[in-house]
Amino acid sequence: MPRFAANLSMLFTEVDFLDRFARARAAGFRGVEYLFPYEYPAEQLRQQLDDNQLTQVLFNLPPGDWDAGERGIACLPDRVEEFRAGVDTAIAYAQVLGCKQVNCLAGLKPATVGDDTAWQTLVANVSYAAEKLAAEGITLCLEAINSRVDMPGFMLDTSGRVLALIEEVDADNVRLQYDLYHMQIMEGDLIRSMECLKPWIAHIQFADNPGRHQPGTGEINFSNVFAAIDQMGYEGWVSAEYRPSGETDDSLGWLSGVK
Ligand SMILES: O=C(O)C(=O)[C@H](O)CO
Ligand SMILES: [Mg+2]
Repeated sequence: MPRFAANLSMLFTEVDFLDRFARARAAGFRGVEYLFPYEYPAEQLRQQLDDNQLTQVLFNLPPGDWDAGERGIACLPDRVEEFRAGVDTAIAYAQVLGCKQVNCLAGLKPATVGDDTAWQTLVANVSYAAEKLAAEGITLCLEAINSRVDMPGFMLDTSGRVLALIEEVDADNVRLQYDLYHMQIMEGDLIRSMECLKPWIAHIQFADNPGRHQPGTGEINFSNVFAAIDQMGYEGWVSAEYRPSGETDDSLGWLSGVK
């Protein structure tokens, strides 16, 4: 059975954020992730992890102005200073939280910025972050996010784009975050793709498609996918990053099904 984690930005939203840790533990999870920790003092989050014997699996580097629609700043040439400051902030949180992986959101490419400029900015920023994070023993994840439904214009929208970036940056701690939901929309052929990409995959997330709800609400055969993840010898975390179609606790049938 894969090691499942709960994404607290999407699961257990029936309760306040800080109360979601206990709900995740009660449901049987041993690991949690969420979009961003920055609204809370790191020590307060650490307390929640300790109180509930949970591992912090992942969070994202500061993404720019999320509420204004920004989805990362790593490809933006006029935001390099802010990106670098964000790496320091993320490291400070990761140290307190004992978190060994952070995800870098590549960002939406503005029409005013050329493809090559955006790509070179991304390469330089990821290289910079990788070096700083390596000194802390932290892996930098890069997620391919679908540009068809959820994030039109996102810089890294296929596993091939992420692999090209990993190859160009050429650092041992830069790896692929494989989100089954996004990959089903962009590429399909999930099991064979994961088997091929396994050497580069550091983190897996999932939701069914269409709808981004829990397993069983869409077209992905999760029994077979989870079995394949086990069979390929993947040892990282597999995070439930879906919007429950009703109450979170009622959406967790897939978890007892694989226990
Ligand atoms: O949206 C996703 O799939 C993610 O995993 C990011 O953390 C947020 O964009
Ligand atoms: Mg994801």
